[in-house]
Amino acid sequence: SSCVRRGYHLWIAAVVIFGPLLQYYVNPRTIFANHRNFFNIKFVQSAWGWTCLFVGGFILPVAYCASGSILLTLRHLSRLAVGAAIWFLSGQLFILIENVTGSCYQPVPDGLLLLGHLQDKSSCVREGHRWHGYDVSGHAFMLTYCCLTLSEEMAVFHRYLTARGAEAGVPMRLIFLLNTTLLALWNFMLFCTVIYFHEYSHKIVGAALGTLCWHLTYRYWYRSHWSPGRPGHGLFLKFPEKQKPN
Ligand SMILES: CCCCCCCCCCCCCCCC(=O)SCCNC(=O)CCNC(=O)[C@H](O)C(C)(C)COP(=O)(O)OP(=O)(O)OC[C@H]1O[C@@H](n2cnc3c(N)ncnc32)[C@H](O)[C@@H]1OP(=O)(O)O
Repeated sequence: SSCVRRGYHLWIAAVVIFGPLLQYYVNPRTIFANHRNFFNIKFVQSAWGWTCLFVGGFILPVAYCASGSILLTLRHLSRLAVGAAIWFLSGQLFILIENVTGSCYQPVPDGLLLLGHLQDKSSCVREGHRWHGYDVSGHAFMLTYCCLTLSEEMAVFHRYLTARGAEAGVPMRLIFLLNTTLLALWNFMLFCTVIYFHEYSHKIVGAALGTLCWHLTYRYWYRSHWSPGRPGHGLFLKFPEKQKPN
């Protein structure tokens, strides 16, 4: 599971870079090409909420059962609060980028009328006009960050089983299965995003920023002492990642 975790960002990059080529081979009239489809409305548009729920439901029992410490468990859960801040701040950044790079237009018979007095997307759209700016794909960003977060957090399960020295109970296996299912759904919805939506560069930039946020947290900040710590950190002291019990 650690080699999957280590290379998973390369898989995500390949999906986003080469996935759009699939648009020439798939049915363009599928329900998944419709932005009102059930999975987009009920899941992706609350993607971080669902990821928090499932990953939190995984971290809580693993961290508390392995350490018995409420504080250490909360410290591991605080990675979800960091992700919530990343979700919120990224949304604000993408709105800023779209406003700074855009202009407000009104279609007229012989072209487009530029409405210079409307300086941001919300006031432009509110008055019934069209805003054209650089619209970074929030879906590509969010789905990339959620996939990478799930892969990092779930990789701990292997060490949890080793430390336990026995099969996981039914509830734990169910929680792991739910997280695996959510990861599969996020992968599928990311494929739909890269095949059916957005301009190419908008998806690339969104996924690249999602990967950067994952790298800066899981591969950099979480390795430092003053941080929520990496998944599994301080939980399986009897079985450090290198050592395998005979
Ligand atoms: C030390 C002690 C500490 C203790 C510490 C304890 C901690 C204890 C735990 C804490 C835990 C924290 C708990 C926080 C809990 C929350 O954070 S709750 C927050 C929940 N909120 C969310 O999850 C929202 C996530 N979703 C979003 O932000 C947005 O929907 C998204 C995903 C970014 C997408 O936004 P968007 O503007 O639609 O994105 P965009 O990609 O530009 O889409 C453009 C169009 O393409 C369409 N499209 C793109 N891809 C697709 C697709 N695949 N299918 C269909 N349509 C698509 C879109 O639907 C959209 O069309 P319209 O709907 O606009 O017509």
